[in-house]
Amino acid sequence: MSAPGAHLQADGLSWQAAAAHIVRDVSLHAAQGEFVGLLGPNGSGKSTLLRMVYRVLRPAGGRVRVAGRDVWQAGARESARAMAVLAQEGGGAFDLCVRDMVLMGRTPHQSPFARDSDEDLRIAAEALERTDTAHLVERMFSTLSGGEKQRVLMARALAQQAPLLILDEPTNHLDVRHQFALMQLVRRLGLTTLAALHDLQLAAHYCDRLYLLQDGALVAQGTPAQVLTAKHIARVYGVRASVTPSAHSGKPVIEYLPDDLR
Ligand SMILES: Nc1ncnc2c1ncn2[C@@H]1O[C@H](COP(=O)(O)OP(=O)(O)OP(=O)(O)O)[C@@H](O)[C@H]1O
Repeated sequence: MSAPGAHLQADGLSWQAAAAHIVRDVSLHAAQGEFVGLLGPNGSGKSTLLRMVYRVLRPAGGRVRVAGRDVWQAGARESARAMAVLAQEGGGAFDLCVRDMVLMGRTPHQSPFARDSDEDLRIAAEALERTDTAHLVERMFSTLSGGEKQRVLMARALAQQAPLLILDEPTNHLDVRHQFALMQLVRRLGLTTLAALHDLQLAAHYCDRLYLLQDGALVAQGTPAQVLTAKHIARVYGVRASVTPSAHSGKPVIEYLPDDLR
């Protein structure tokens, strides 16, 4: 159902509010089909950085290219075909039923005022199935639980069939089964994905590479084993942790030891 992934390249991104530097000279990339995680504490600049990548916030410095094309030179419609976004509080101002909400993901592929085609309906139905939300199609979006809303927004992003996925805390509100289901789905899609994540264990298990932000600047990047060290977790999050390789997967397993949290 999906287009192959597209290369994402962000160079020297900066943004400031009043005199405060919110994001400082951050460069990152995601190769075709790579699942890249963006980590950092509350307020470290993850959403601001993502908003520059998905073209709602114009960078004060730097640029973003998707498949080699500068996102600010491309129009909004071209960008919507190139990348699908699951943003925080992404429900929009209007209340729609779930079917129409997911069909909105088809808009960048339709001519103005065109009706939904059979193909659009088929793609939306498939996205609903893949996110375990098909039973909700008749419901109004505003009446859903937090986790249901999140999965419907993911379905809308999938229906967009873009080669790049940008996800801002996609597992927010999800129970543990749906957290794993979403991360597995993202992996299996094979799209290029950049996701801001709070759950370090999920990031360790599913991401190919990670970037770690602190106060708007990158402090580490690399494989999960390179980034998720006890030293980095203590320095950036201020929590003591023990990190060991999993006996099952070899990936880092994090045990938090917050007894000395100050
Ligand atoms: N328009 C703005 N004006 C002033 N400050 C802002 C603005 N937008 C963001 N900030 C500040 O920039 C910092 C980074 O915010 P951002 O939402 O990018 O962080 P985050 O890493 O996504 O945090 P969280 O994990 O809590 O979602 C925060 O301190 C926030 O209050």
